[in-house]
Amino acid sequence: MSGPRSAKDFFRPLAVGAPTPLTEIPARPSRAIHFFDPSNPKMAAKIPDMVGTVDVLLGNLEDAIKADNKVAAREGLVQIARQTEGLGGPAAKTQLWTRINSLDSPWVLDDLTTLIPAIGDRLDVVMVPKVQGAEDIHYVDRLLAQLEAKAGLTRPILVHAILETARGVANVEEICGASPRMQGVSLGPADLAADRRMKTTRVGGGHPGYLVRGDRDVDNPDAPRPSYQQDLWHYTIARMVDACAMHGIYPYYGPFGDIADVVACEDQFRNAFLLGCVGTWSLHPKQIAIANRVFSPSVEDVAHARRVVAAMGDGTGAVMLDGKMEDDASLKQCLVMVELAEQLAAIDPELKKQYDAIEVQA
Ligand SMILES: CC(C)(COP(=O)(O)OP(=O)(O)OC[C@H]1O[C@@H](n2cnc3c(N)ncnc32)[C@H](O)[C@@H]1OP(=O)(O)O)[C@@H](O)C(=O)NCCC(=O)NCCSC(=O)C[C@H](O)C(=O)O
Ligand SMILES: [Mg+2]
Repeated sequence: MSGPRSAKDFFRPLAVGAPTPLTEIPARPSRAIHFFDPSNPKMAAKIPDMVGTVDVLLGNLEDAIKADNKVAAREGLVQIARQTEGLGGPAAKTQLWTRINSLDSPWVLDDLTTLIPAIGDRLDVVMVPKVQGAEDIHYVDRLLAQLEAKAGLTRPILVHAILETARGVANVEEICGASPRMQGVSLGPADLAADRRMKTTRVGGGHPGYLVRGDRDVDNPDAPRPSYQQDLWHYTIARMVDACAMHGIYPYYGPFGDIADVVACEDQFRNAFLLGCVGTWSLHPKQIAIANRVFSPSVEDVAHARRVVAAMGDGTGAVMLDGKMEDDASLKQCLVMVELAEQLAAIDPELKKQYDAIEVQA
């Protein structure tokens, strides 16, 4: 395929017999996309008990899987998907995703031609690493359609792109709009830093050297000066959020590699949540609880949002609440919060209890 499809063809299947593409991406909770290595017996053994405790389990086939284990990881994922109750498919509480190898690797073709016939009915989303432009999504889109048709699948598998090259970031808008399969985009800060030749050596998170310093005191040049660490990822995440919102798909933060630093991990996740991301990656079981907490609106925020909704009546005009002006625009923000709370309450009984206990004050 060359260039974008015309509007009338956009929602047509790309192979005879492939499922019809979705016109809207379902809003399924995906606060934590938990990565595991399906070739690692210890990790694989933990998967059945994780179902229901995490929104997405992702069988990783790409980076972090040793070259010698690529086939075992692929085969392990097939076994796990077939044997694990409640994992993957439209009605499952825990979605099943995979991250395939990069499109220029010797493994990716076998990844897709093995997984789609074997577990295509359980696989919700295929995450594609190192996406450079719409042409990468077009390739995966057509191949998935052919494989879905051959396997007799009735539901299209969705596609998620990782932004981890400068070219990918430059093309993020066209990537998000390249196919009706596009479910969302994540930041890949480690590969992106390398591709941009940033002078960092970390997997996500901040850097103490990236800072702004308070002004010097001309009368007291030796006085200590405060400094404020800045967010290395703000620009990229903000671009990604806008591109996703424009195309009706979902933005995610990515990995936070300092597993022991749960405080900075929570801060990084919260920045992404506040900017508009719906979730993040979890690399270690202890990051799941952090992601679930951060990407669920707090009881206080939901209480305030419901109060504004109630006070705004038909949704027009302006009212004062606690000395602050609320109007049509703040109402829309509050509705985002209320809708998210409802989606999460539907799958998380503990949150439902907390949200149901809120009494709307006048
Ligand atoms: C980071 C790890 C290598 C740490 O593993 P380990 O040293 O084994 O940690 P623990 O001893 O604390 O583990 C305790 C038990 O929990 C199990 N475990 C650990 N991690 C997981 C997991 N992700 N899922 C399920 N179970 C897990 C251990 O096996 C221990 O079990 P037991 O001994 O029976 O008690 C490891 O967590 C890990 O490999 N995580 C995943 C790493 C990964 O997927 N990396 C790739 C994504 S990030 C990336 O690719 C960068 C990105 O693309 C970019 O460019 O930015
Ligand atoms: Mg990467």
